[in-house]
Amino acid sequence: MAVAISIHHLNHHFGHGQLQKQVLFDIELEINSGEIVIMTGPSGSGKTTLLTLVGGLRSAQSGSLKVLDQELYGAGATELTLARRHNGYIFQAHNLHHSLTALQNVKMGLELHPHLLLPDMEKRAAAMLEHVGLGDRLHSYPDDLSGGQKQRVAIARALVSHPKIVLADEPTAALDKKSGRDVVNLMQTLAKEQGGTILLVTHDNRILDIADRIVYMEDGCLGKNSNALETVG
Ligand SMILES: Nc1ncnc2c1ncn2[C@@H]1O[C@H](COP(=O)(O)OP(=O)(O)OP(=O)(O)O)[C@@H](O)[C@H]1O
Repeated sequence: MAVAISIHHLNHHFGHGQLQKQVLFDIELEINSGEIVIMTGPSGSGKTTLLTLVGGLRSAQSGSLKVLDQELYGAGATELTLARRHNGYIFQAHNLHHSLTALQNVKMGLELHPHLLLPDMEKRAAAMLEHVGLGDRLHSYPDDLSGGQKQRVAIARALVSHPKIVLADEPTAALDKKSGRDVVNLMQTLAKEQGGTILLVTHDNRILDIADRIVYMEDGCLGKNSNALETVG
């Protein structure tokens, strides 16, 4: 099976000189194409830092970090920007643009794909919103949507470009049990339909069953069994 994400000997530090602090230690992780991996662990253990490195949102400082066969260690700003085009990002609901409608927010997920003409973007964005059950809320603003609906808009925006890699950070944090379950089911279905790979950070034990594998981060180290298949559910 093809490997989508391959991480070896990855360390990460914040700050400089005496204030330098190491937050990731010798991370080893391989994720196959189409796999759904959940990363759990205590607050401050380094999960978001690792997710943002994989997403090309910060630069790798050492070791090797390959995403879709592209080495991101040593990659320049342009290469990182290009690498980000393969990714869909789902964070907590608040990162929708409040002055834009649901449709306009989802359309933004296609703006890095300039080969599409505007009417095609509109059509794809509307179809995606229909797919997540919001066909009747295309022109609603985020403030007029519930937490679960906002998160479904965020999922539609992340997945509208059919990204090969989906990175999600606490996607259910602001949601009640049913809405949380709905959004992860949706992510799982869409990612499987599109053949995408998901790396999802969560503290939410209620959604662990969607994972093909769970890895555990503690004090900047990934659990030794992180490469062993640990099937749940
Ligand atoms: N930009 C930054 N500058 C300095 N230190 C940072 C920065 N971002 C994170 N850290 C530190 O790195 C460590 C890991 O943080 P990170 O956000 O990756 O943890 P986390 O496991 O995602 O936590 P949480 O579950 O609370 O989101 C923490 O000690 C945090 O304070």
